[in-house]
Amino acid sequence: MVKICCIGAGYVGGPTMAVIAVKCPSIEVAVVDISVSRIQAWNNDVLPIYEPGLDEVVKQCRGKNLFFSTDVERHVAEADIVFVSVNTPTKTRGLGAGKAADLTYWESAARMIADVSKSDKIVVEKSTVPVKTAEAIERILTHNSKGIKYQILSNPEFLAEGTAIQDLFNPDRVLIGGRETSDGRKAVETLKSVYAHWVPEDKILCTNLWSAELSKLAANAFLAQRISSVNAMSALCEATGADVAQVAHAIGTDSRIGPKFLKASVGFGGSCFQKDILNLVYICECNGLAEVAGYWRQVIKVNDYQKSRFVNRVVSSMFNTVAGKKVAILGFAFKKDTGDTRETAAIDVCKGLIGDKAHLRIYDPQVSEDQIQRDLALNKFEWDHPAHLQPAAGEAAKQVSVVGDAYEASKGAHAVCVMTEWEEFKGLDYGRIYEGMQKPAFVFDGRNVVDVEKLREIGFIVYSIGKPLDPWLKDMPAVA
Ligand SMILES: NC(=O)C1=CN([C@@H]2O[C@H](COP(=O)(O)OP(=O)(O)OC[C@H]3O[C@@H](n4cnc5c(N)ncnc54)[C@H](O)[C@@H]3O)[C@@H](O)[C@H]2O)C=CC1
Ligand SMILES: O=C(O)[C@H]1O[C@H](OP(=O)(O)OP(=O)(O)OC[C@H]2O[C@@H](n3ccc(=O)[nH]c3=O)[C@H](O)[C@@H]2O)[C@H](O)[C@@H](O)[C@@H]1O
Repeated sequence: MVKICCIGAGYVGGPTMAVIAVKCPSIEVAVVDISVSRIQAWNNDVLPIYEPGLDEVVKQCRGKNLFFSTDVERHVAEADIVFVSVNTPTKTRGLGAGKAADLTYWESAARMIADVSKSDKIVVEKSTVPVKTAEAIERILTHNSKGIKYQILSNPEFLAEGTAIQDLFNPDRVLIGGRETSDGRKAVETLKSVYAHWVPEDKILCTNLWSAELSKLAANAFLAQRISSVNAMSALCEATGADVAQVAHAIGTDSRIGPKFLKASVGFGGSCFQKDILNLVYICECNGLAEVAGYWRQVIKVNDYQKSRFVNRVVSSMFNTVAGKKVAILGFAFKKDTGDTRETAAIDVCKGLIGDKAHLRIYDPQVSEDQIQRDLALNKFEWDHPAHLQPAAGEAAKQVSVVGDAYEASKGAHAVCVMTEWEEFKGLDYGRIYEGMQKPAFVFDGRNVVDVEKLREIGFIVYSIGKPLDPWLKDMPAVA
């Protein structure tokens, strides 16, 4: 029986390995992690991450050919194929701080593989890494090899959170990069045969190592660039009276542009877009490509601009101050259908409003109070380390309370800000919400989920990203 071990039981390692296990009953899959609490949760009824469809997949194969364990060394030693899906955060200190990828966790995983291995192995980069990482990993492994042969493959993951299971069941493509030697090609074929259990052959793309590594960074950069492009347009729409949804639809019907990923928002979040683009910027700079670096950096600058533009819009609309005012925050996750808050736009917006002394009442159907308080206390990039190695969160923000539903959040509030596009926010009884709020009552929709006309009829002053401005807001232009 082929044995697979995956180091890192996170958002990628857990779902990816569960799907391999369910699709390949003849393969034994062990997912290992240094975080005891995470492994305990994977072995329990309430999994450590919320992902639609994941529970069923895990239940089908856990204890049969899918195992979650903290016995990292034993499972690595026994495996034929070792996936590495550990954190690759942005460096916070030293050379390349604020841009370069921190490969501490990757390197320690590689050294451990070299220490415990007693048989030849295929080592698969599942984490998103800088181009040429495979070369560094190869050096660590071969310099400590004790005669054992390793083949390094790059097999980046393209799943999106909230749709991870459907993305894994039916991927647009699976990408495998390997050395162009006979051993390298053999290793690629071995990994290909795993995916071939359910992925059509023409969707399994094989490239050289560096193309695979770079394609992952490029894909995320292109996706994020589309959002910054439409968000840049949203600012121009507000200034001119155009409607960003209409503009996005009009350009998206051009088959060369396509309709997906053109939703204007308060800004993209998630653990990867910013980190991967910063990583790309750093690689460009290291290769003397300042113009290329500047081009991609602009994607992040526009994203930051979009978040601060939103905060400024809220404050300027409410007589240029939110000090002492109550603001309901609906949604904290970085997108719907996930409890993940890493780099969510809600963090920057909440910090901006707290900076102006607002009192926030936050509701998200999947994010706990503890998580929200931690997020608001941590410094930039600190969140992207294994949970038990993160700095203890500072004092909980006194101006923040976390509540159990949208009505409680908005009771007595001066304004409501929609930060995540949860379906339930579309169907709320806004008449009831209006009744319970201070007047004038404001709604600032960072996700274009509310029915602007209906809310204006109820009496709200409504701001919706990229939509023609409410007359009230026209008189109070926000300066970013
Ligand atoms: N979250 C996502 O949707 C996607 C993430 N990626 C990439 O996949 C990688 C992992 O991301 P996530 O799963 O989101 O991170 P995560 O933080 O959810 O999981 C990483 C896990 O690795 C564990 N870990 C770290 N060092 C370890 C070691 N030496 N031994 C054993 N376990 C160790 C941590 O405890 C943690 O549980 C990153 O490089 C990310 O850029 C790629 C595609 C999608
Ligand atoms: O490398 C990764 O981590 C993953 O990053 C993204 O997936 P994810 O971050 O989970 O979610 P997305 O659906 O891409 O959304 C990212 C952010 O962009 C925002 N977004 C997305 C689409 C859009 O049109 N507008 C928009 O503002 C979302 O609300 C969210 O905050 C990519 O879509 C995945 O292919 C990739 O594997």
